[in-house]
Amino acid sequence: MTDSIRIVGLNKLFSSPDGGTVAAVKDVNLEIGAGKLVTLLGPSGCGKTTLLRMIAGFEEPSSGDIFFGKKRMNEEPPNTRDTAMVFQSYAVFPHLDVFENVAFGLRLRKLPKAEIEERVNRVLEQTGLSGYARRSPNQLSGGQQQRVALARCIVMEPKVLLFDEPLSNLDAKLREQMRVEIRELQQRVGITSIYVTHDQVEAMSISDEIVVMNAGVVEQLGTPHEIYARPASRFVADFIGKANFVPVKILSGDAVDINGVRIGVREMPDLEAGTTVTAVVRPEAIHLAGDKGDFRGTVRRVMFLGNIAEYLVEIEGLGNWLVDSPNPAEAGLFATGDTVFLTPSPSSIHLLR
Ligand SMILES: Nc1ncnc2c1ncn2[C@@H]1O[C@H](COP(=O)(O)OP(=O)(O)OP(=O)(O)O)[C@@H](O)[C@H]1O
Repeated sequence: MTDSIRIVGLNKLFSSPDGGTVAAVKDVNLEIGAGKLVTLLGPSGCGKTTLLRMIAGFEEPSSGDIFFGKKRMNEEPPNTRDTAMVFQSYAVFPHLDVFENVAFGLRLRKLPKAEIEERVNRVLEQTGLSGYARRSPNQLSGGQQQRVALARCIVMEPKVLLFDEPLSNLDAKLREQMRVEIRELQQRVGITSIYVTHDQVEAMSISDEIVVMNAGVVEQLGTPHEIYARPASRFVADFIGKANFVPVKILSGDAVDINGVRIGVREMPDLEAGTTVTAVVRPEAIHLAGDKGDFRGTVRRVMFLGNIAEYLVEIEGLGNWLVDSPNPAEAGLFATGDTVFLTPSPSSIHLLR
């Protein structure tokens, strides 16, 4: 049976070479439901690996508690926590074939031969490796080797699966394919999983929930949609996707003033009229036209990316805005120097407190 995970007031201090201390993880509180896949996402050094290693038992917390289900795990050594970790290096045994790689942990546990055979074959089937059972790892592609590493974890039927940037050694196309596979497999086997990455698209595509971390602190926990549409901070808005940050004045009646133009907003936080706050306006939520719109600007840069055109538009009094226009092959492109008109969609303006 898989377990839920609860993390309460978790801290990790390391001593630094200059004699001081580094707070790698600061007062982290998290609840991860049984069977969910939650991603720890953040820039290099934000503490995600340290948090994962504390959950696995490789690192001891300075303070705080880790529970699997109702059981406190702090004093539990890694080998009895019933977790399995998929690393970025494939960690397969080169001298054993695929079947024996997957069977390895079960043989150590001295399970009956017939049970080993049955479990290994089932997992090879689940990971699409049935046809490769007798191949040696050096006859496999990087993606297939990573599948062997994953199969070796799943066959042990751990309570918790941990992924430490498992796809970072693969090329872009294969990474995309593997993240779909990992997600489908995780949902099929239903093991509570924690996945570490610094790749926001990867996090968005595989997670039930994302934990955005910055300098040891959890900035926001939410579904991919919540984090994108309602970022809790400027850091989150900037880290997940692209964003324009626009100073706005709150008006009465669910509207804001942007540079003298009244724009309706979908969600108005509890703020007094007259207050100035920062709004997040996503580039794809701005309509660009040649004749009319809310703001007049001048195209300063054009990038044709196939599915979208990405523009940098200078608006008088508001600075440069990023604007993504869909289907440019059909719609045609504006050129550098063109005068354009921008209309942000009211439903996509998110106000930061
Ligand atoms: N053993 C250690 N001793 C001292 N400082 C450490 C140790 N391990 C990590 N740190 C520091 O703790 C902070 C968090 O590191 P951590 O490896 O958890 O970050 P990360 O988000 O996983 O980064 P990356 O994506 O680069 O792996 C960093 O400032 C790092 O330098």
